[in-house]
Amino acid sequence: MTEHSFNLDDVDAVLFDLDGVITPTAVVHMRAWDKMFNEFLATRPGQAPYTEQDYYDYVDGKPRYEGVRSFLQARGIELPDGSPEDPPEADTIGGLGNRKNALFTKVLADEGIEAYPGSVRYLDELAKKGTRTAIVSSSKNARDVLATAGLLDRFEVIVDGIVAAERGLPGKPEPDTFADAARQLGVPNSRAAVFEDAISGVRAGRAGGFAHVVGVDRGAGPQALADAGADVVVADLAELLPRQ
Ligand SMILES: O=P(O)(O)OC[C@H]1O[C@@H](O)[C@H](O)[C@@H](O)[C@@H]1O
Repeated sequence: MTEHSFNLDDVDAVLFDLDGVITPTAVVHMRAWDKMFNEFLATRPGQAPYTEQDYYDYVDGKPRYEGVRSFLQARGIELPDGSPEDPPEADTIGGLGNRKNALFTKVLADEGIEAYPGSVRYLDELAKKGTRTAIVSSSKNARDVLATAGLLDRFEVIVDGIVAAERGLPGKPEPDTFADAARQLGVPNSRAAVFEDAISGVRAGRAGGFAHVVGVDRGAGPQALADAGADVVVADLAELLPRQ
């Protein structure tokens, strides 16, 4: 990877996305979306299959029902909103989101999840330096994922999909969830860095005027992350550790 200018001395806090940045759960989400959307599309004649690119373009990083809505809109499919309480069988935005969530939570419970080793080493480095940390995730499963990976106590603040819904904060690509985490930490946006693997999340970091937006390339592509506003792109957080 190229040399970059990100220096931890420039910031007092790091605001991390979770899925795909700290834990490899982006892949679990991707597979669950793939199965749900492809089974759904199979019932709709004339629709091409849902692809990995569809995930990156319409679903990645967004809150659950916004991901459903965004993809269906791209395919010109109209479904009633229904509600988050809809059963998974319902052909509504709520039902489809919950159908995917049942698949995600089953894999998490059956297989568990381990954090990226480079991310854990980076968290160790931040703890050593006294840099404050928060998780800012669109996912309502963020706390379960962190607990399963044994990392719940590593973050001072967690703004997840549940907190965002309770507070009425708009999801990524809007910057509000990141700004809320910085505010809770008492750190101005100009002294906080955002770490993101999703285009929607990088856009949120850029829109919020944060000190740095670090793009973590787990599949979105370095150019796409840079184009969305990442000022540094790495393939793994270990690249940002000081040279021994
Ligand atoms: O459905 P959940 O667990 O609340 O998660 C919503 C979204 O959370 C994001 O972190 C993931 O990148 C998306 O893939 C996921 O769809």
